[in-house]
Amino acid sequence: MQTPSNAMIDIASVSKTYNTSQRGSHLALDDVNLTINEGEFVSILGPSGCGKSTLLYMVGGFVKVSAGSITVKGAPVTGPGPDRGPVFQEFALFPWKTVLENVMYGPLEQGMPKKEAAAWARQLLTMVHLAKYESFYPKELSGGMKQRVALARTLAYKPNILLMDEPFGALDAYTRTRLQNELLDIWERDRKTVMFITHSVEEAVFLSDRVYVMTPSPGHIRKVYEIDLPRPRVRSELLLDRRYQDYVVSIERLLDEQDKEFA
Ligand SMILES: Nc1ncnc2c1ncn2[C@@H]1O[C@H](COP(=O)(O)OP(=O)(O)OP(=O)(O)O)[C@@H](O)[C@H]1O
Repeated sequence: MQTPSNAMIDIASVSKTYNTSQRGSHLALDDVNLTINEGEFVSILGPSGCGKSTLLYMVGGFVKVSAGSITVKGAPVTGPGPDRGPVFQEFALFPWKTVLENVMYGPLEQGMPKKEAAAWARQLLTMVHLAKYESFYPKELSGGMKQRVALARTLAYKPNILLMDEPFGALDAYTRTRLQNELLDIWERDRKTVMFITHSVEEAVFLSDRVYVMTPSPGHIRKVYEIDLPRPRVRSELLLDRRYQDYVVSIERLLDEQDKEFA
């Protein structure tokens, strides 16, 4: 099958088998097909252990596929690359570096002169509302602030694609919704392609152009929802929007049905 020309990420008939000493050969993903076009925001929902992270890590080039293929802009993924920026739940900031130094790290590694890297990092810190905290160390920040730094640090590499694995999963509900709004603001500005893993149906519908729902292990795509809601999205308006409510309810129902089928 020909890859559509605007496909940024194309996952074709991908399966993953892990070989472990504990349980031998384990099929984690079974024949997954998924396409994300350039500039799209796509979320993956599914029960714990269905292989969401595995899928994201394979797109990131951190884990190898067992069968099928993954291409990014038509080229097979052979390993990690600066075009795909990961943002995970674990912040993984350098504890010995300040906020500014953490964000400058990538551009410096890529050879950007120090002055320019500092200016770029400051621009990103302003974007994530942390300009005042540039000389703080990670341990002096709240969880939400750390996640903002992690996002700025990834954006500093100027990736075309953001690979986000439950980036807001560990945050309190208030901070989580604030960060969702900020992420959408950033996304509206330069429309990076986003692959976003979450356990939250509301979060997936609020953020995405399309939501893929996976079956329990071995993970397979159960259903795809095209989220036809206006952008820019304003939470207080969407909460009253019948279409938003319908998406959330029908995905919740599907997940409930699946729970019963696979119980
Ligand atoms: N490195 C590994 N070695 C062996 N098995 C693994 C490895 N990583 C993941 N698995 C297994 O693959 C399956 C899918 O794991 P994965 O973390 O991708 O699921 P997930 O949907 O992201 O789960 P969660 O929502 O709980 O984070 C699980 O059964 C897990 O035990």
